[in-house]
Amino acid sequence: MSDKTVRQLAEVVRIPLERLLEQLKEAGLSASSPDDVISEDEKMRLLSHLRKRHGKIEMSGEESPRRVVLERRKVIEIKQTNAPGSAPKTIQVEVRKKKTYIKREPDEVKETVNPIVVESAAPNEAEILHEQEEVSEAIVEVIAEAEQPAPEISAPEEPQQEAITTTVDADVDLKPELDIEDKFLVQPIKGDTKVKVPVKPKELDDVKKKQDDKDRRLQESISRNADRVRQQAEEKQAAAHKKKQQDENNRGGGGRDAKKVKKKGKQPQRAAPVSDSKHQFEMPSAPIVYDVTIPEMIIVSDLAQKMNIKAALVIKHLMKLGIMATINQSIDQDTAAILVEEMGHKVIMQSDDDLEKEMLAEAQIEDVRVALPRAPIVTIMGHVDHGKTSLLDYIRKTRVAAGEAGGITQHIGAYQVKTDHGSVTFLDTPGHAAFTAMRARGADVTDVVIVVVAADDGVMPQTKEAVEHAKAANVPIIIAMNKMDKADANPDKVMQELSVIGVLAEEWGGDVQFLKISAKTGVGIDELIEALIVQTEILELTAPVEGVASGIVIESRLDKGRGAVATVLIQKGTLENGQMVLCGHEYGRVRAMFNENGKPIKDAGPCVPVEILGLSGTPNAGDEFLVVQNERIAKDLAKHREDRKKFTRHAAQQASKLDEVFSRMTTGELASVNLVIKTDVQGSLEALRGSLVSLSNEEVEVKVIFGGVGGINEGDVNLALASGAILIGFNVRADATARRLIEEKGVDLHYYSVIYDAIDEVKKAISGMLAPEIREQIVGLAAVRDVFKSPKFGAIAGCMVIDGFVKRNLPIRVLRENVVIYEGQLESLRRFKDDAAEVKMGMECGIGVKNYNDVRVGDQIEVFERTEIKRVL
Ligand SMILES: Nc1nc2c(ncn2[C@@H]2O[C@H](COP(=O)(O)OP(=O)(O)OP(=O)(O)O)[C@@H](O)[C@H]2O)c(=O)[nH]1
Repeated sequence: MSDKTVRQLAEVVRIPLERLLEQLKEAGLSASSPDDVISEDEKMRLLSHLRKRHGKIEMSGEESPRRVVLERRKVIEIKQTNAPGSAPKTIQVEVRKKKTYIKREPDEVKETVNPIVVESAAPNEAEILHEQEEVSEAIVEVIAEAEQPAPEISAPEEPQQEAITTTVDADVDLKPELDIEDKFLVQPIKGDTKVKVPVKPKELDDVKKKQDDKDRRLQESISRNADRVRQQAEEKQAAAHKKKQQDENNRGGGGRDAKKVKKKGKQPQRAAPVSDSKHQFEMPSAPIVYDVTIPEMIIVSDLAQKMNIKAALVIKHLMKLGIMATINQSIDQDTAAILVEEMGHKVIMQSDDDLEKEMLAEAQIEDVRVALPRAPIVTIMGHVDHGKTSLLDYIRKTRVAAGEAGGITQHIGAYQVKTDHGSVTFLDTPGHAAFTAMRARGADVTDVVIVVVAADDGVMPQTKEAVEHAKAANVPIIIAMNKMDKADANPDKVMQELSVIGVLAEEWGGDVQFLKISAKTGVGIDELIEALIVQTEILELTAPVEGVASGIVIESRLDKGRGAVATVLIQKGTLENGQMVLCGHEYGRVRAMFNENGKPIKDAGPCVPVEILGLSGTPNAGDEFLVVQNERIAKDLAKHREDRKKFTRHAAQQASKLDEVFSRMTTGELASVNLVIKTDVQGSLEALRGSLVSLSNEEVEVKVIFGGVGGINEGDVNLALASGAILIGFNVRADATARRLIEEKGVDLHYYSVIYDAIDEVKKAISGMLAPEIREQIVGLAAVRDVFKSPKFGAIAGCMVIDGFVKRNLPIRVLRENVVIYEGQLESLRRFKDDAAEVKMGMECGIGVKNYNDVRVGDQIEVFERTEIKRVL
């Protein structure tokens, strides 16, 4: 304890300065002015003088008290604000403190370094009086007043450590903390209270060592993980920021959602009013310019997301550009680019092929593999009942390798047979429909087409179609003249009829191999296969055997027990079990592989058809299949293809429009106009074909890819799709399946009923002089279910409207088997007994056709409208 001046002592003992000076004088002490210093010794002398004066005897050392106890009481008021929504509460805390000073003998002092015994510290929990129950968090700090001993007590020498800190804290842990400088251990004693406890030097060393150790470990761990932690923190912050913006966007969407967010946000705000200002939204000081990558087509909402703005804003800007689009609608690349530039961002154009190539570059290295000769892939086509299935079955039966003969024979869409000269792969999907459907999907997988013609029947309509399809695909043909075992077989007649449609046998100076076979007896089938091998040699078919596999999906189905099962035909490389494959927009790891005999196999090379299990879904026939490095690439590509599929409809529509013939010709993009023509009778087909082909000039060639008689079917549409052709229906209509496909793929279809109109229109299209077009739009279709006779209107067709609507005063056509048999006007339209102005789809009605009484059950009545459309070239 330090010496004090007279003035300080007077203040401490709270007596007037003059009186103290007088008392000092009386005691014979030297201090005579307020600033003189009084030593401890002098203080003691003053004390004994005063005691004597008050009649007390001076106590000897033994008599003086060894222990002095000081008690102190302090009431503190604290404000409690943590109860959500309630007013702050005032809590009074009374802290009672008791300090005991003990005078020790010098030898006692030597025994312990810190001789002071803390008898009762303030936190003696009973002494803290909680006057209100709801105290959950309060901090009471009582600072011991070491400087406040009563003046008449001799202060002990060393014990500076009597300072006691009492803390009431809600979240203290009970681990001791070391206060090394003061040689204390801050020990939590119970609940929220901590006491400083003096420690011995040895203990101090131990604790210090432990603490050092702990600090060192912590430091090491921090430096080790600093980067990772920083990165995680940044990611977390970015995610939080993104979420916040999304929330804001949602809130911007208004309505119930916005309210919900608001309501939800209220509670946490109250519970945690303190927030770090760093995490709050800060207004950017300058506009943010984003690099916006625009694919060939982009959905409005995706575009908005790329610019980090609301979709409504994009829609608004599009409106300014004169484009009405909804949030889910896609817009083309050019429009998107204008919009993005207008909004101040940077445009990066990206073509879908670029993206796919970029992605595939990761998946596949450049193909520098050595190509080896491979088996031909063959499709068999021909007219109904001419023996396609019988031929395939015969080859399969006799040619399946001996070891596999006992296997479970199953239809997987393709199979391979081994011959003395090599293998041949047959696509087991007879008929040109499947062939064209595959081609329409871009899969020109067939190397050779075998056209089967029954020698007793000769060339039939579907024989011609098969030839035309093979020619359109630019695939060599082999003619198999079947049923040669029959007595009335006439191969010469077949050869002659085929020569008329441009298929000339080798022996007649042409380049097509004709083989005489019997699928029943097997005669000539070996020769047919040999002819195939010869053809393969001419074609010099090769494929790399090593490396990652790629190929085509032949067919797929969903099997109850095995999930998605797809037959794929490998075109390059070798497929192995367990590899990750991508088929169209499906992907998966090959769980198992089977050959056409249902035998599990581990790998398969080029031209081998295999059934694979493990795909995420069923891909389409004709989809490309390939092995990719990992699931991430497969997934990304699958998603990209799925997205692209949504947009290809638009692109397909651009491919073959009569309106666009001229503009595409002038840009040098188009050198030929391809047409697929279907007519009601053979005569009009020949007339149309001849006239249209003669429209060719030095700039453009008009090609009739296919011409046939009868309604337009799915095969015709697929053919038009595969060859980018325009469909012309002359007095014929498309059936329901074909109509769906036309709509889905956006094929350009034109109906005519006057040959001159068709010729005129194609002529104008290629000369760029298309006049305003009177476009016919079919608005409704009704199926005739019954026919009644009415004395007033003649025959009345009892109909069901199966598409669109039937309206009085509109022109109509009567169709039989999708061929127009009458064109005229509606005479009467009734619902039950009443006249009706309009009858909608799904309703029955009675239709009377003006001047036509030959309407029959099964006919269809087509209702159409004529509108004038200005041509834009
Ligand atoms: N005599 C004889 N009959 C045959 C021959 N090839 C096929 N047939 C018969 O002709 C009929 C039709 O044969 P398919 O193999 O079903 O003909 P397809 O071309 O596959 O017929 P679709 O599948 O309906 O197009 C069957 O009754 C066969 O038995 C043959 O070489 N000789």
